[in-house]
Amino acid sequence: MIVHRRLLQLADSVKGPIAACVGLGLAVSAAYVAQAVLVAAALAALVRGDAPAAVRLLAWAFAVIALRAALLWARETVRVWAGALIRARLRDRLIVHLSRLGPAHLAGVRTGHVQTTLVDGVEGMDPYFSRYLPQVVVTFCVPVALVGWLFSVNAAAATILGVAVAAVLIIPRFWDATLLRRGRGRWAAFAELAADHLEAMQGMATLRAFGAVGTLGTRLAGRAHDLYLTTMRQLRISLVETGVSAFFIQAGTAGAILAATTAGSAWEMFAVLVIAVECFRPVKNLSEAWHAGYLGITAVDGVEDLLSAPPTVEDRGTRHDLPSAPAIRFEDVTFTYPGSKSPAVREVDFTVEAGQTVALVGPSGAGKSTLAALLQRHYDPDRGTISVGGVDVRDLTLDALRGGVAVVAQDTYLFHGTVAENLRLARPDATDEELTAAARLACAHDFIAELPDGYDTRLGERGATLSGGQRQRLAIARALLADAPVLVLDEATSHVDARTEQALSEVRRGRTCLMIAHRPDTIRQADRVVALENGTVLETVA
Ligand SMILES: Nc1ncnc2c1ncn2[C@@H]1O[C@H](COP(=O)(O)OP(=O)(O)OP(=O)(O)O)[C@@H](O)[C@H]1O
Repeated sequence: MIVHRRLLQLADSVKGPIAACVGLGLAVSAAYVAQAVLVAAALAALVRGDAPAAVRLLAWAFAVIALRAALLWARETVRVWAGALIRARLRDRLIVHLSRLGPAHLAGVRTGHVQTTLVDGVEGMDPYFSRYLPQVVVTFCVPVALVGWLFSVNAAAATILGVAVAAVLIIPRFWDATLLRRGRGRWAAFAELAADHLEAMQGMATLRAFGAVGTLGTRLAGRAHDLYLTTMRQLRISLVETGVSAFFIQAGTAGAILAATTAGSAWEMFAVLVIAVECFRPVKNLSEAWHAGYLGITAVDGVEDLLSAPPTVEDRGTRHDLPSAPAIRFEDVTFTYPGSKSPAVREVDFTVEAGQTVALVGPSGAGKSTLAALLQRHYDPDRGTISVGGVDVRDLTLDALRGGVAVVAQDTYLFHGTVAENLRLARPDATDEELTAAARLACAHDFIAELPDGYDTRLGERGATLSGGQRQRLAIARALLADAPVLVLDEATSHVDARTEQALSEVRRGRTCLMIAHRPDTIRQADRVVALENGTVLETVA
């Protein structure tokens, strides 16, 4: 029985559904006990020779059975409802936090780990909260109440049952720490296996190109074996725990029945018999709920890691006002990536005048992307300031800043969905006419119109069914729809054709643009060129 501190904190946001599950769990247990006591009383009446009383009592027992069926149905319905609510709330919380952490967090962790936490971890927590935790409460309340009541019927049987119940509830606690540790080991092995599988799928083309599919297969087999070993280690402890519980349940029941043989009346004996059975029913149910809720307990580390990771930047700004085509100023900016020894950019100082385009050029690793990331506040500089329209970016709310900066990245991310859905990411309320107008300006309308279902054509994951140039023109249309005053443009080195070139100059019009440029043609279109080397500005050319 593990009641984890962090899981209890998480339960705080779903108190209502959990309380409903506890209430119905107690009601179901009460119905079992009532039925057992009625049957015991009916049997005692039969022994006394009071048949009418026995019939009456059995009729009540049948009514309780019907009531219990209704309660069980209600409990299952509430469990499913509570489970869905718990999963939705937990995922919302994790996704909101993940979006606060931003790409900086994902750069330092394996995507597969995060995905496993979000999918399997949250799935596993549903039974922990909707089944296991309510059953823990029932398991503590019902046997204690029954033993307490049994003292008024037969003190010797009550004492024996009390000792057995205490043993079943307390002794397995000595293994909890080991069980939790092994559970964490199992979760780590599970998350590694899931992350490797995700990477294998994402990198299948590369693996095949280098003939490395077999090597990866061996690695995955090793991971699967690790998972098997950690599962068996955890299972061994669980089995010992189950064995100890079973021993005390049998011993307690047998002892109570032996004590009942000295009972003075038939009622006393039947009462001891049924209470001995009902005392341990919640314990057995807890053992079943444990297996359902175990994944949630083991996943808590992944959830904890995610929720306790501090956002790379604080959202403390209060300003929302971003003027149209604002000037962008980098003043003495120095920044070192977390964990790096030397700065990625050092004392960088330059201005992109209002409505102008500055091309950032320089060799690979010079710091171009880092400056673009700093402008969007994926990180904050260690020294110096970056301002947009005269406002320090730290004084703007993150929503205002990110809503004011549109990005056309070199590797545009398109989601599995229709062309229209992908475009509307930038502006969900855009009309069809606005969509078409943006696509026309971005020189994307013609190829979209030729797709089998036009704007309703489903794109493969990451836009796999489109060419690089087409993907980038869709990204440009998306930026046009976003209508942000600032544009960050990561010029593609490989897929620039004449049409994309035209679209790029269109999207820059009336906006202030920071462009990571590689090709001489694009560099010539910029108003100024800032040449970087080793993180510092080498020269600025007008
Ligand atoms: N997430 C990161 N963590 C640690 N160091 C990083 C990270 N991203 C980039 N760097 C380092 O910062 C330096 C600047 O990298 P940056 O990506 O800004 O260069 P770049 O000029 O955009 O290069 P490219 O043209 O190849 O994209 C490099 O030395 C790089 O290794």
